[in-house]
Amino acid sequence: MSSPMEEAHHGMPSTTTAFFPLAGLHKFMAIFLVFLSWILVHWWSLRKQKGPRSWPVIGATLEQLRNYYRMHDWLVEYLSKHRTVTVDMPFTSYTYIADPVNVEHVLKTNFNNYPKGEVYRSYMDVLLGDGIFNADGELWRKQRKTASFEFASKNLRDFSTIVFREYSLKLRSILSQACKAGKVVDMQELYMRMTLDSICKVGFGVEIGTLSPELPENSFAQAFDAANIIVTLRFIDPLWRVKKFLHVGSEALLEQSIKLVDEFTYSVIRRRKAEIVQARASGKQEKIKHDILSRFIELGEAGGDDGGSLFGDDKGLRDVVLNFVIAGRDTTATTLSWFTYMAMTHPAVAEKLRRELAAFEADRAREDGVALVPCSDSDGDGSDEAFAARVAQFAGLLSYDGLGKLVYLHACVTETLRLYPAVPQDPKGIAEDDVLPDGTKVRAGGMVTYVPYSMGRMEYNWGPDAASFRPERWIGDDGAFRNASPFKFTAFQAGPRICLGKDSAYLQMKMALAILCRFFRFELVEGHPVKYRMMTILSMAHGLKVRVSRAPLA
Ligand code: HEM
Repeated sequence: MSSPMEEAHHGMPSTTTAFFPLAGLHKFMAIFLVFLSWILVHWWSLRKQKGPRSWPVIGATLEQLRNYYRMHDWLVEYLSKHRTVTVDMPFTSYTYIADPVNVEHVLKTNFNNYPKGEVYRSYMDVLLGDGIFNADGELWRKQRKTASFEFASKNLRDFSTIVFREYSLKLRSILSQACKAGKVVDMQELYMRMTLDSICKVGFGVEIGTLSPELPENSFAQAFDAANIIVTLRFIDPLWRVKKFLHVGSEALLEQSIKLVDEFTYSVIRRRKAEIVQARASGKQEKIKHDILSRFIELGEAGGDDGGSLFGDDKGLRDVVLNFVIAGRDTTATTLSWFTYMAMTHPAVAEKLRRELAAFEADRAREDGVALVPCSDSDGDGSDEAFAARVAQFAGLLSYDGLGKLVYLHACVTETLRLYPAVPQDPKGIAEDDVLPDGTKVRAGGMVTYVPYSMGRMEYNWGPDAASFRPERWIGDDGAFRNASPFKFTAFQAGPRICLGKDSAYLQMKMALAILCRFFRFELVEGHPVKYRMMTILSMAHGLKVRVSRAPLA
C-alpha cells in the first residue's frame, strides 16, 4: 500500500517534469528560430529573383498549380515585366527566357550545354522513347542525319504535294456535305484527321483513312492525346512517380493509353514490313516506297554504326513512328485550327486573303489558257458536281511553286504561328552551370525553357502592336515575304535542332488553307469557348465548332 504522502506525490508532477514544459519551450523556441532564420535566408537569397513568389521546399508549386490551365498567359505576364524569369520547384528550378539574345545562346552558341537532358527524357520516355525528340548526342545526330536526308529529297516533296492535295480535297468533300446539311463541324477534329492520315501516308506509306466521310472512331488519336496530356502534367506533379509505382490515377490511365497507341504503331510497322517483303519476293523493288519509315527499316536491316543498330528492332521503329506522328500531326492541325479562328475573327484579313486567292486562280488559268469551271448560280451552274470540279481545278493549280507565290497566305500562317505557336514552350536541360548573356545564372540539373508563346507577344520583340494579329508585318515594301530572325520567331525552334518539317508543314497548311479560304466561309458556333489545353502542343481544349457555308467566288 502506498502512503498518503506517496499518493499525493503521484498526483503531482516530479521536479523534472515540473521543469519539462520550460525545457520543451526552449527546444521549441530553438527550432522556431532556426526555421525563421532559414526562411529569412531563403527570402534574402531570392530578393533579386524575378518571377512568382517562392516558398521554402515547395518553391512556386502552389502558384504554378493555381495557374496550370492558363500557364502560357501566366508566363506572358511575368515575361513582359522581366525578359528572364526563374520559377523554383521542389528540388529544381525552371528558367524561362523570351529575349532573343538569350535564346540564341541556348539554342545555338552554347548548344551542347542545353540538351534535352535526363529530366525531360525521364518524363517523356514512355511516349517518345529513343525517338528524335527525346534523344541527345549520337542517338540524336544519327536520326537527324537520316531524317534530314529524307526531308531534302525531291521525291518526298513531290509525293507530299500529291498527298496533301488529295487529303485537302477529301476535307472539301466533308465540308460540302456539312454545308448542305447545315451541320456543325469541329474543324480541329477534322484537321487532326487530315494531318494524321497525311503523316501516315507520307511518313510511313500507309493509308489509314480516318478522314473518310463516315468519320470512323479514332481510338489511336484519343489515346495519343490522353498520353500527351498526362506526360505534360508530370512537369508540375511531384507525385507522378508514386502514382506510377502504385499504378493509380493519371499514371494508370497513361499506361492504358500507351498500350493502345503501341498496338496501332506496331500494326503500322508490321504492315509496312510485310509490304516490303512482298515487293522483294515479287521482284518489284520499285514498289518499296521511299517514305521515312521504309528508310529507317532499311537502315535497321543494314545494321552497323550509322544508326542501323537503333532501328533493327520494332521498338526503335515504334519510337521513330510516334515521334513523327507527334511532329507532323498535332503541330500542323493546331496551327490550321488557330488560323481558321483568326480568319473568322479578322474579317478584313480573310477578305484580303480571298482576293489574293481569286487573283492567283484567274492569273494561273489565264497563263495555262484554261477556262474556269462555272460553279455558282450567278456563273450558270450551282450544282454540287460543278462545285467539286471547280475546287479540284483550283487544287490542280496549287503546285509547290504555285503555292510559293501566295505571299499573303504565307504571312497569315506565319502570323498565326507567332501568336499561337504549336509548341508553346520548349524546355532544355542544363549540363553545366552557365551564365546567360543577360547575366542570369543557371545551374546544372535545372531547366531553361524558351517560350515561343510569350516571345510572340512581347512588345520588346515585336513593337507596340505585338498582341495584334497583323499579317502585313511579314511583308516588305517590295511585296515579298520578310523573314524574322529564328531566335525571335521561334515557332520552329532554331539552331542545330531547328524543325526538320518546316517546309513540309507550310506546304500542307497552304494547300489546305488555299482551298478552304477560297471556297468556304466559317462562322464560330455561338458561345463556343476557344481556349488552349495544357499539353506539349497548343491545341484547343474544346475543339473548334463552326458552321460552314460556300463562299461567293467573285
Ligand atoms: C506548324 C507545324 C510545325 C511546327 C510549329 C513545328 C515546330 C517544331 C519545334 C518547335 C521543334 C523543336 C521541338 C523540340 O525541341 O522538341 C520541332 C522539331 C522537329 N520537327 Fe517540327 N514543327 C512542325 C511541323 C513538323 C512536321 C510536319 C514535321 C515532319 C513531318 C516535323 C518534324 C520535326 C522533327 C523531325 C523535329 C526534331 C528535330 C530535332 O530534334 O533535330 N515538324 N518542330
